[in-house]
Amino acid sequence: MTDLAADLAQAAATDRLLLALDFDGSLAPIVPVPEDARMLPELIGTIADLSASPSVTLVLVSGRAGDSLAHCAEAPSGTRVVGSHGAQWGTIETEGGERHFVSSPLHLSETESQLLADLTRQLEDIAARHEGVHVEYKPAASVLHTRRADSDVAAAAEAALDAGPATLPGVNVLRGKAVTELSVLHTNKGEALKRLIDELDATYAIYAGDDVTDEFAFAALAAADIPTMTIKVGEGASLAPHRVAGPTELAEVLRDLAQHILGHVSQTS
Ligand SMILES: O=P(O)(O)OC[C@H]1O[C@H](O[C@H]2O[C@H](CO)[C@@H](O)[C@H](O)[C@H]2O)[C@H](O)[C@@H](O)[C@@H]1O
Repeated sequence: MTDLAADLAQAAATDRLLLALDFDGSLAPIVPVPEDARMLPELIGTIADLSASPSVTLVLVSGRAGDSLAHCAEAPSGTRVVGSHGAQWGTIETEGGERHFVSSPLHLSETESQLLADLTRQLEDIAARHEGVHVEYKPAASVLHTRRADSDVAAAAEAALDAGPATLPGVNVLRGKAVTELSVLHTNKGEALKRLIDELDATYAIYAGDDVTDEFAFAALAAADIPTMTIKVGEGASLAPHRVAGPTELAEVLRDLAQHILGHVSQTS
């Protein structure tokens, strides 16, 4: 374990800080219906303060599709978003009080489109046969959700997925909390973090996340050639040296970071 306070102080003093944050389970508590997820209220002001800091680039790096993230995440207009596990790149923009995801459209080849149609049909068939299981649709993936199913039904649905659509050639299988995503693109959060560090010429990078797919990001930052800080949110094995119990505790860490940055600015100005 490294010292969290020392790492926060170092991050706050850097010139170009990449602050990359996962959404579900990290900024927003896990809920049964994905579209009901919302950022913790106490985070809204902190996220706005951090995103207004000249030395900080805030990026939400999520498994969610960009439009779903824009709907659920009360982030300031202009916030950068990497959605669909690195397949979508854009920003959240607010217009007429509504948040939208703005990006160039995702292009799929004919083969990828056909594969997406095939795997989606098979997932819909599995959902129809398993009570409480549903499908979420993304531009390059479809997702089987089992959170609302009894555990034996969930296990049977997952087994059907493993024996069926997960075996289709070209499918990228991403497992998370009561969710399995089948994507036709081979992206992950680790590749996204590497690209962000390069694009921003970041001098320090922070990433916080709660799920198995966040381990790609933790691994990428562990191998980066700049100082980094990674925070696992909640329980489970992780590569991240820091850990907090849940979104409430992550909100406290981010509030401390914002205070460090404000303090550093007032000392240097
Ligand atoms: O990378 P994230 O921002 O953490 O997104 C991961 C997945 O989040 C959503 O599913 C998870 O949260 C739901 C709402 O709390 C919950 O019902 C579900 O069981 C969780 O797996 C989202 O629906 C997925 O598309 C994301 O990949």
